[in-house]
Amino acid sequence: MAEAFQPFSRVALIGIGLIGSSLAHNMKAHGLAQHIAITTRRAETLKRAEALDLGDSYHLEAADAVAGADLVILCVPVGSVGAVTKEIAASLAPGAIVSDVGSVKASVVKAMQPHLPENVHFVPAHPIAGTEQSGPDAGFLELFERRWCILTPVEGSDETAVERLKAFWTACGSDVEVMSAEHHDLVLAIVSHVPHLIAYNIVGTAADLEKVTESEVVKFSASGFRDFTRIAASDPTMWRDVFLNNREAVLEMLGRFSEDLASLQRAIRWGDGDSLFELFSRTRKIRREIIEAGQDTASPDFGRGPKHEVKQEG
Ligand SMILES: NC(=O)c1ccc[n+]([C@@H]2O[C@H](COP(=O)([O-])OP(=O)(O)OC[C@H]3O[C@@H](n4cnc5c(N)ncnc54)[C@H](O)[C@@H]3O)[C@@H](O)[C@H]2O)c1
Ligand SMILES: O=C(O)C(=O)C[C@]1(C(=O)O)C=C[C@@H](O)C=C1
Repeated sequence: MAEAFQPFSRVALIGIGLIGSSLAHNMKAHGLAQHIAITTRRAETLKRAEALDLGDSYHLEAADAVAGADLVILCVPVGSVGAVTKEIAASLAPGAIVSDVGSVKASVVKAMQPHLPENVHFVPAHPIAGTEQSGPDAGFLELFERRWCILTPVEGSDETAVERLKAFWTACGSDVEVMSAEHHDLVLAIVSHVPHLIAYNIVGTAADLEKVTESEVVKFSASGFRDFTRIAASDPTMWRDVFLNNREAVLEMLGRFSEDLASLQRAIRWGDGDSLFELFSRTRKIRREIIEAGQDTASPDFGRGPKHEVKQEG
């Protein structure tokens, strides 16, 4: 697929953490850009990106990185995209594709769109791939392989620009799907945002217990709890911004979650084993379906499941 890809002449990556550096590895390995211009706020991070040889030029001013770029990708926390877009708007080249990788989409569109000139093509994106690590050392080539990337074009988005960005993510190994920003935020609230909140909460609860000490929690942590601690080690800035920017959908899903938790509590109190057994059987089936679909990265079968069809929604 990468052979047929028409490389961008200059790609500007704004923010060079886990996602930005993974994109840089992909662009280099698959020849997706003739020139990679990297910019980030802190000189120290920029120096590290240079030491890792992630790009071709390094800029402390985002405006310098985007000048002449035909693709600009914001890889910063979602709470910063508005300010960054304002900073680069006047330097964007006419016809450039402007995209992002933020975990929330409706608020990103709302924050970025008003600052963008009419002669650029705005195509928001979100790779559903990540780890609990951050920074330029965290990125790796295989991160996006066989993982979904969701594009949420805005009304009137240029179809050629959407197709070009689709081809870019496909060349990075992703399966691409298109949907509305609002639908994206609802789906991600239940499959990603609420699970992170549950992990942060359970690890916080365990850390606050008086009768079980913190060292006991560390010493006796069973694998179930350990899995939660991996998720709860995710970047605090990124996740603060996710919850503040997907408030409505997260609160809607949390409402449902709390109701279901209350009914589990009742089942335990009244010794209703049938209800517990029925739920645990249904959830086990979902886990098996994920594995069968080849979507479990921890499984030895990851990547060997049936390939998804690229489906497009209106
Ligand atoms: N980590 C994940 O699992 C994951 C997965 C998919 C999408 N995302 C999204 O990708 C984006 C980046 O996440 P990440 O995991 O790469 O984070 P990260 O913390 O590893 O990297 C963020 C980078 O942005 C820079 N930065 C922060 N504010 C900035 C600003 N105002 N101007 C310029 N640079 C700035 C930081 O210095 C750093 O280089 C976020 O929007 C996040 O929601 C993350
Ligand atoms: O695997 C992880 O560590 C992740 O949290 C990755 C994960 C997810 O929830 O799946 C986290 C946030 C992103 O926006 C996309 C992917």
